[in-house]
Amino acid sequence: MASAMLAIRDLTVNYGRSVQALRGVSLEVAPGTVTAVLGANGAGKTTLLRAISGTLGFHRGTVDGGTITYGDQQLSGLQPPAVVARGVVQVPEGRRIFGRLTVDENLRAGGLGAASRSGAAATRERILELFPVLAERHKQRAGLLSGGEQQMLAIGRALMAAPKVLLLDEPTLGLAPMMAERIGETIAAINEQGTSVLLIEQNAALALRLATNAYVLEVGSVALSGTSAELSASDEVRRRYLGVGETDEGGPLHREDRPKLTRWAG
Ligand SMILES: Nc1ncnc2c1ncn2[C@@H]1O[C@H](COP(=O)(O)OP(=O)(O)OP(=O)(O)O)[C@@H](O)[C@H]1O
Repeated sequence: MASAMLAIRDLTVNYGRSVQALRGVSLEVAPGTVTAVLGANGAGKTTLLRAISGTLGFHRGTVDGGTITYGDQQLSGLQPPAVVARGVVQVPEGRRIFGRLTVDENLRAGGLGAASRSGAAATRERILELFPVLAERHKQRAGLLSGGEQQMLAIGRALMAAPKVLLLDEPTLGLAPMMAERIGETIAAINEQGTSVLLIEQNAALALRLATNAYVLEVGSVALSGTSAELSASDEVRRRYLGVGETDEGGPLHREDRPKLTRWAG
């Protein structure tokens, strides 16, 4: 199946009666692109990924409105293995690898839910090429890897399911800048090989460099969206997410020339 569009429309998610984590969120991941989601702590970024991957129920959350579709397939309401089988795979938050298992065993576990297991050996080879350090340490217990290497393994394990869309939740969190950069390069390589990526990232500069389009979530709603170039040029994004002060020469374009961003009310 050729890559399709992942589309979220008017998504509303609650945790019990008291927490409305997402309110009418709409966004799209166009085929073959990296799409980034930025936002402060608590904005709802992780909740969005949980809703897509079908794991919301593990956290006592519920989808109470809207749709999640991949191509012509409805994802909302599916159990996590069914979402994986349709080609949409999440790298879990906090790089949850199996610490007592070896690198190889972790990778094999990632292939269990794949839609097709026929290409598993070739997929494993491709992953080990992407992450040479995993090839070097394939017999080692995963718990002995560094934080960055564990993140690579978590991504590698997700790739074993041969995703069409990869969902990444803060892959560079807590990593040294050089390691974060390496992870960024790997995400670009994965994308170049044909996998679409929905990237949640606190490192907005890195995310906007990798992504074609980006969305900013604020308290459960999409506040801004546009191409990465448009968002990178926005005073608000520069001030709040890129840590750049607003000056006359600060932006790449004069104010009147700056591209228009789509801004949602409420
Ligand atoms: N299991 C849960 N039960 C109740 N409330 C939750 C649960 N998980 C998240 N929330 C709440 O839902 C809102 C959105 O949280 P979410 O973790 O999706 O945000 P986030 O943008 O990913 O933030 P962070 O970067 O801090 O992880 C927050 O108000 C959070 O406190």
